[in-house]
Amino acid sequence: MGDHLVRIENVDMRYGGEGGVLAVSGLNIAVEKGEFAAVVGPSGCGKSTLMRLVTGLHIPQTGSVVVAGQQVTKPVSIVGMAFQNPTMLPWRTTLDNILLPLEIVDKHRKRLRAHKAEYVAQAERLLEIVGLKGFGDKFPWQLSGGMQQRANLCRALIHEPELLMLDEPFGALDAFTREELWQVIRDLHAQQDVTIVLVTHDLREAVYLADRVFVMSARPGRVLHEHKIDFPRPRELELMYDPAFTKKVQELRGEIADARQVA
Ligand SMILES: Nc1ncnc2c1ncn2[C@@H]1O[C@H](COP(=O)(O)OP(=O)(O)OP(=O)(O)O)[C@@H](O)[C@H]1O
Repeated sequence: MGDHLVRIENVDMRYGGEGGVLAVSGLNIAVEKGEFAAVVGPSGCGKSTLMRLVTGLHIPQTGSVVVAGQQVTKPVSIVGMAFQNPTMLPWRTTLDNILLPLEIVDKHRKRLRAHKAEYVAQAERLLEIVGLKGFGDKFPWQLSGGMQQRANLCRALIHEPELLMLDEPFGALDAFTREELWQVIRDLHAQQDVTIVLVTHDLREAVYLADRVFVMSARPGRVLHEHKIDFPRPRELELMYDPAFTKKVQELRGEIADARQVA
C-alpha cells in the first residue's frame, strides 16, 4: 500500500561487535512519502540508533534499510537532519550557517558558486516561514535558543531533502517555545513536500504533529504498536484540549509504561 520513502525490514543492530549491545532487533518500520511519522519509546530503546540507520551512519548487521528505493549502504544525501542542540558556527551569520550544508555536499557546491543568489533567496524564504525574516545577518549568539532551533530547521531543509530526520529537536526548549516550534514544523511539513521522521519523548508532540506514531519496546528496540493519527489538518494547538487527543496520548503513555516493565 502507498509509496514508501523509508522501509526498514527485520533489522538487527549491535554495537561493539559480537557479544556487544544489541540495540534494536527485528525492527520493522515503513513511512510513506509525504508522511509525518513519530517514534516514541522508553529511554534507551534505540530511537537514535534508528535515526543513524536511516541516514546511513550505521549499516545494520541483519535486515535491510531502503530509503527512496535505494538500499542504504553509506550516508544518504537526500536526508536533512536536526538534533536537540543546534551547532551553529559562531563566526558565521545565520544565513551563512544555513548555507553551510551546500558547501559540504559536492553536488551543491558547484551550483552554489554559480547560483548563489538563488540559494540565498531560498534561505530567506525558509527564514520567513519559520518566523525569522530579517534575521539572516545576525550571528547565532545574537539569537535566543528557540530562534537558533528555527534557523537549524532552515539549515536542515536548505538542500531540499526528501526526508527530514528530527532527533528530539525541541527537547531543550521551554514549553511555550516548543509549542511555537510545533507550529513552525507543522507549516514546514505542509509547505515543503517533505517526509518527516521525528524521534521524541514527548507524546503530545508526537500526536499533535504526526500522521503515524510508532511505539518502540525497551532494548533491544522493535516496534510494538503503530497508530494512525487522523486528526484533520491544519491542526491548531487547541486540538490538545480535545478529549480524543488526550485519550490518544494516554493510550501511548500506557503502552510505553508496559514496554518499560518488560525491560
Ligand atoms: N556506540 C555504542 N556502543 C555501545 N552501546 C551503544 C552505543 N550507542 C548506543 N548504545 C546502546 O544501544 C541502546 C540504544 O541506544 P540509542 O541511543 O539508540 O537509544 P535511544 O532510544 O535514542 O535513547 P534515549 O531515549 O535515552 O535517547 C542503548 O541501550 C545504548 O546504551
